Amino acid sequence: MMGSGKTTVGKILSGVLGYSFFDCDTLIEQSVDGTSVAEIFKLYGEGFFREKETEVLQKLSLMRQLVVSTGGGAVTRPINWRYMQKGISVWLDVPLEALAQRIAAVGTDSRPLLHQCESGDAYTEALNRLSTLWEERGEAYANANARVSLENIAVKLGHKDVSSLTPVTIAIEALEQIEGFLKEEDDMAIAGY
Ligand SMILES: Nc1ncnc2c1ncn2[C@@H]1O[C@H](COP(=O)(O)OP(=O)(O)O)[C@@H](O)[C@H]1O
Ligand SMILES: O=C(O)C1=C[C@@H](OP(=O)(O)O)[C@@H](O)[C@H](O)C1
Ligand SMILES: [Mg+2]
Repeated sequence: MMGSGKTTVGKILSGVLGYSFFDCDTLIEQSVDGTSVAEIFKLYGEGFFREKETEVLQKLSLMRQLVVSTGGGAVTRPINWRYMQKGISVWLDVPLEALAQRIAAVGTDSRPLLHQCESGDAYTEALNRLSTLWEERGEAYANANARVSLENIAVKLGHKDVSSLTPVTIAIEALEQIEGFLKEEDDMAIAGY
């Protein structure tokens, strides 16, 4: 979901793995002459943005040894999964309240789907919009190969809540979940599935 830390954690993972790093939103912006995501939505609409997103994922799916941070909406188009399945997909599962806190702190300028139009409290507005998006697409995130649940990490490490978990801690958990997924794949192959 938006604000879950895909861009932040993805960069850390690429450094640890010695892989290249690509952020889909940045590549989309470059493909539209440096136009920002917010401007793309305003000028050409969400449908155009989604087309560009799929084109970018298709190109990335042909590459090797890279970490890709997608946008939170990449899960909504089945064709995108065809491309994402060329690699290992990781879902950063962050409670909506924590997402809303982060979004309220950084503002919604670069996230047009959360753009604040009312003059109300930024946290409440972000939480309402995120909740609507979650209802529409929450299930789609479960298609990912590995899930990194911040709530589970907090319990495991004895943290009171998820807000004290650093991006590095989350990246380490992502690597553990990826390892678990690869092991399961190996076990299935050995068992003849
Ligand atoms: N573990 C974390 N704890 C606190 N803030 C975080 C954490 N990970 C990311 N952030 C902050 O949350 C915001 C959204 O992170 P970002 O990586 O851009 O998310 P995404 O790419 O999933 O939308 C950024 O301001 C980032 O600095
Ligand atoms: O969830 C979404 O639909 C979107 C997420 C954004 O990326 P982040 O998830 O990196 O914020 C960006 O692609 C666009 O604003 C739409
Ligand atoms: Mg991002």
